[in-house]
Amino acid sequence: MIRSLSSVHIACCRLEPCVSRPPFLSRILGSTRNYAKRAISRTNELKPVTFEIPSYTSVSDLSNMTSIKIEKLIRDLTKMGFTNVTHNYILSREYVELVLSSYNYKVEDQTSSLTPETVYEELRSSVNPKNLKKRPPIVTIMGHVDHGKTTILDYLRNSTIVSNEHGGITQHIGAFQVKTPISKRTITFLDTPGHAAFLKMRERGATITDIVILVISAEDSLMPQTLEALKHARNSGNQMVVAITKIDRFSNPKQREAAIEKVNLDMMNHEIPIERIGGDVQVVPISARTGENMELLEESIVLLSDVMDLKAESGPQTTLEGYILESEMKKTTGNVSTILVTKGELRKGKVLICGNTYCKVRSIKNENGQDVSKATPAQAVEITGWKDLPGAGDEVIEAKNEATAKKYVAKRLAVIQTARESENVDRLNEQRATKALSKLKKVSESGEGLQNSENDPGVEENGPKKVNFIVKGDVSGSVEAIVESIASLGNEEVKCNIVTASVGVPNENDMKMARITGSKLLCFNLGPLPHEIVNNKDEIEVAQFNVIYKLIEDVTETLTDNLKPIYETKQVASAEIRDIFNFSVRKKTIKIAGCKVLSGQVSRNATVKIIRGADEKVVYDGTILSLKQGKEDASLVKKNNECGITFGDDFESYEPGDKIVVYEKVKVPRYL
Ligand SMILES: Nc1nc2c(ncn2[C@@H]2O[C@H](COP(=O)(O)OP(=O)(O)OP(=O)(O)O)[C@@H](O)[C@H]2O)c(=O)[nH]1
Repeated sequence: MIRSLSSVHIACCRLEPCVSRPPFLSRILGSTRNYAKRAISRTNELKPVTFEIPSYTSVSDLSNMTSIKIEKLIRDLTKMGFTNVTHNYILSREYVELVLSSYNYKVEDQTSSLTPETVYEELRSSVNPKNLKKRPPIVTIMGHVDHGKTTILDYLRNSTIVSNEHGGITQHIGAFQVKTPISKRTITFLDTPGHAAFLKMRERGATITDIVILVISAEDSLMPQTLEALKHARNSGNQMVVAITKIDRFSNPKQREAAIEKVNLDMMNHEIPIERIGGDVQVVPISARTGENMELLEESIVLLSDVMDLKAESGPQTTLEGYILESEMKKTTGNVSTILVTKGELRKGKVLICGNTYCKVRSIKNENGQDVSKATPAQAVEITGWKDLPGAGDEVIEAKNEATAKKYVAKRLAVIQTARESENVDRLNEQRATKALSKLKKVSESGEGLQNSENDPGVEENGPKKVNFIVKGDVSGSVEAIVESIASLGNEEVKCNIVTASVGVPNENDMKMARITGSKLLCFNLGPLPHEIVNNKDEIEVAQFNVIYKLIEDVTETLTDNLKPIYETKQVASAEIRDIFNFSVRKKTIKIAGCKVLSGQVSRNATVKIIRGADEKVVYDGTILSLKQGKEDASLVKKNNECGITFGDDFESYEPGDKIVVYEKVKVPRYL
């Protein structure tokens, strides 16, 4: 696509959802757009772009590519809204394209609007209303701890989960279907946990459900987690049925009625639109222990689902969609997950994608552990065949075949890496800006001149020095293991900073990123690397490993090398000034200290201190300028010999009796 004025605008709008940006960057995009628009409207003659636009470009590289003077470029970028721009400020391709547009370049659209969430969108099949069929409602039971969620599910499944469960707390999201006793209709129940620690999982449960059964104990009425569940149900737009539980605890009918009335009043106080006040929320008092009114509860759900007119496309031709409810690695079967089908028909041999992994479905089991040939919308089944474990709550979509799945997973990984790189670049620009500002502040306070300090991208003014690494590995498992092992290495002075971590042989982008950020490339299990990577012209350090602990050792060593050196002084010789001689050289009188070496060997250019008196006051700290034995220049004078010494910095204020201590600075080994 060739950009014109309107297409620039479209592209800009498209850019924003791509990666999450700090607000200041969004502001920049806004003003860059306007600037680009103004520039383009000035003339219609567009220049061709004769160079490749890399993913990331420094301002000085852009200046070289375009022959626009760097000062002008910095000035114009600042006008556009970029702040603290310097020659090494990094621009992502999308910004470079916008900047080029503002200089009347004809920019081919190279940027991508894909996000990790939208990569698989094009795999979806469009809805065909003819294929829509009625489907069972998906129901979640929510409520306060111990109000009876598991007992209801237990009753419905007619199993003994309550008595088997450790501590009586449901620890996972399971799912099962029941046939209602009267209308013989199917309902899918998601078994969501009731403990506060599993709030996160419960949120997931709520988003894929149609109906929430809000469980309220007749003994306790509304409790904190009841209100929380209510909030979630409202936020996710679920329909609701209230089950007032444990009514069998009240043998006295009057007390029972009073308890139910209290729950009703409390619900009205919390603005729950129950039927009694003209709302649509049905309230069913039940006992899951005796089974009283349980049929009524089930039929209330069926009634509500009919009103909701729940439908989904099914059939083998429809692209399958669904959600992962839970996922685990089993010793016997490998990676196993429970999938809730929301569209299409799940069958053995189908290929599914989820997150960064995919699956060729090897087996399908229902909630009773029986093999089944297929699963249809609103049915949850356990499947095997995943390459890696998919994440609970993640969306699943069908791919035509394994090759398509691999292609799309690779595409997603690339999008994630680009987003990460972009975030890192933003962070780096910000770090540099902060550093430059604090440097400026210090300079203005001290009145000294500003020195260039921009060759040290990893250093921060405050906090530990960040040493940058880019991790490349053979498979995602090893990359994750490496990141986990090295991410926390360092101490309060120096810290490991992983700029990016991804699978595969380093590519042009990685090298560019390493150059910009001064990173060392850590390659794991990648086999022999191409010559142009190992002997790259930018002198990027590329280290290769096939044993993780060697890699960890190397990172530790690199971090150690970055610790500030500490030196110890070590005395190597001593001498005493015995006499002072004056010599005239070209009408100038110079002093020579006549000394005797007391210990060690005194050498020319040695570092010395001159110490005076009993309190050992240091009167000079510098170097020996000349060393003579007799009239001859000497490079070394040994113990018990006499010699003549002059000192650096024209120091001549010594006195007979002063001690000369010859010393060396020895680097102290440092460890993390
Ligand atoms: N009498 C009576 N006891 C009930 C009823 N429902 C639940 N209980 C009891 O109340 C206790 C808690 O019930 P659970 O079903 O585990 O409650 P929960 O809400 O699933 O609890 P968490 O999983 O911890 O959130 C158990 O001892 C149940 O036997 C009921 O209708 N009548």
